[in-house]
Amino acid sequence: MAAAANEKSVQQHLYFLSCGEEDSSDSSVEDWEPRSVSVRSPSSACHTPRVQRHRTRSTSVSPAGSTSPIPYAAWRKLRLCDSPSTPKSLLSKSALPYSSSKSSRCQKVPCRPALSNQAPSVNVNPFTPDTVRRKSEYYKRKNCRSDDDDGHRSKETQTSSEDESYFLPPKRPAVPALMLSRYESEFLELGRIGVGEFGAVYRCVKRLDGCMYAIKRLRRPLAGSANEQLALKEVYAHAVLGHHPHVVRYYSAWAEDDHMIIQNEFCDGGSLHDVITEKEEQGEFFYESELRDLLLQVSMGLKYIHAAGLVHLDIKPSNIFISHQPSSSAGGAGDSDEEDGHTSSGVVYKIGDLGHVTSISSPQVEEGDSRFLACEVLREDYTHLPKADIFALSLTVLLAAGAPPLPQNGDEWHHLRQAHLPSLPCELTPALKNLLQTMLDPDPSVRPSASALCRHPVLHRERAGKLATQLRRELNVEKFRTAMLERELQEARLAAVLPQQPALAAGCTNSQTASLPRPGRRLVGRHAARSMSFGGLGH
Ligand SMILES: Nc1ncnc2c1ncn2[C@@H]1O[C@H](COP(=O)(O)OP(=O)(O)OP(=O)(O)O)[C@@H](O)[C@H]1O
Ligand SMILES: [Mg+2]
Repeated sequence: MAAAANEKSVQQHLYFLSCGEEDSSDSSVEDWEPRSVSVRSPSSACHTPRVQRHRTRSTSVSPAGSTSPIPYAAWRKLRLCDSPSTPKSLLSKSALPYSSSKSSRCQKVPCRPALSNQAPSVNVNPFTPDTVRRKSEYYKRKNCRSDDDDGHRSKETQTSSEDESYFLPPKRPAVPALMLSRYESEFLELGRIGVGEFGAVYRCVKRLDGCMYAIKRLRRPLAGSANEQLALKEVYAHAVLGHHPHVVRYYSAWAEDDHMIIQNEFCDGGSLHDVITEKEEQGEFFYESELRDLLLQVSMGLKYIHAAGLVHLDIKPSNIFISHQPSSSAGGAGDSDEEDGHTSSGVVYKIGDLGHVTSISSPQVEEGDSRFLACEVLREDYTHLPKADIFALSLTVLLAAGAPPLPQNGDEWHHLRQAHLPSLPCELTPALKNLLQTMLDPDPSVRPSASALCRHPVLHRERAGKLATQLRRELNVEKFRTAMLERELQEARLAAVLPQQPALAAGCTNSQTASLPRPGRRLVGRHAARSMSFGGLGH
């Protein structure tokens, strides 16, 4: 056992070594080159043209692709983004010395053998629900198999070893991790889960902790300063925001082969856009209770983002991710705080893709998808920026309710911005309809804030119902207590009168004496607890 522990610590030590700053970039050029990921062109992606985004991006793309020189400062900043630190700490870290020369990197990395032969093994995290379940199944089968014949036994052995290598390539001895890219040495890629305008997202297991992550690799190289800023924006926003159950969690970011890589929480339910599309294909839509749940959960995420002085500016179904409970991914749905009482459905909605986030007080607005864009943002009026997120959230919920695809421009586009709701396949209750309409109001100051939405009675209907039942029950208890106290009071009054009656005093029996109040004894509320709270609202 000690030997096993020893082996584990050696293995972990090796993995920590592989996370070092130096090795993360040394072989980066070669590491990404063999990957022939076919990424859709921006025009083929399902996005509307984003005026500013398009402009900034197209001007900054390097014609030379990944071979173009990276500004020293940009490279230095990016390769140090390895933990959820504040930008300030990143800058202080950047004082560390290292080599940034590409030619020297190339010299350090001679011809490497094929990566597939080099990939180190993956640890299995014993605490993920998946592992726990597989283990218990394994032990169940192990118990059964003692009665079985040999043939069966060999089959079982095979299955259990299959279980153990569920994720995984064969275990191998330590590899020259310093020659691998950070991505290759730290993660095992299981597949591509999505392609967006800015890059591709891969589902990966981290070799060290055995947990699943979504790793986003930005498509375009960080060759120009505009691109650098855009790539950093998402990382800065994540790092400042910290953790919230309704915001996709960020773990780390770094640059490799001149591309930004961001390691995020993996959301096993995909995006809201995926779910809406799936439902549509089956002629289904979200029920009203599900819409209210969606609206409430995203409002909680927005409340958190806005309270941090930031705005998202790209709220839409493809940027809202879904986790189902229990989650086997790192920091899954269970890492909730006091607001996470709204997951009775087992679905947790999380706001992701923070590429457009900007500060409320000094905004640098890069417009998101024009289908979700509030009118005032188009007019460059940034005085109510958080309300632009509220506007986009209303349209997001309406799409989940079965609204037809949103217009990108034209009369229909303006019609929606006059708070005219699109036609829906199922009528919503007037209360929810009104709320969604107010969220689309042309005057942003009329739209409710995220914080007001979190408290809104329409979104707390079930909660309000439960509260009423609870209050009724408490009221009954209090009525009963009052009746008891009144009876005791009556008894006490009677007892106080009794000693003054001589006839009774002369002939009183022991039992009657015992019933008289003793000095220092409470007459009223004797049977009631002294420290009783009557405030039932907190339940
Ligand atoms: N954390 C995650 N968990 C699960 N799937 C994810 C995650 N992040 C991204 N994806 C998948 O990858 C797709 C693209 O991701 P993302 O939104 O980050 O990229 P993008 O380039 O900004 O795309 P877009 O322009 O559509 O917003 C998503 O639609 C989703 O299917
Ligand atoms: Mg996105």
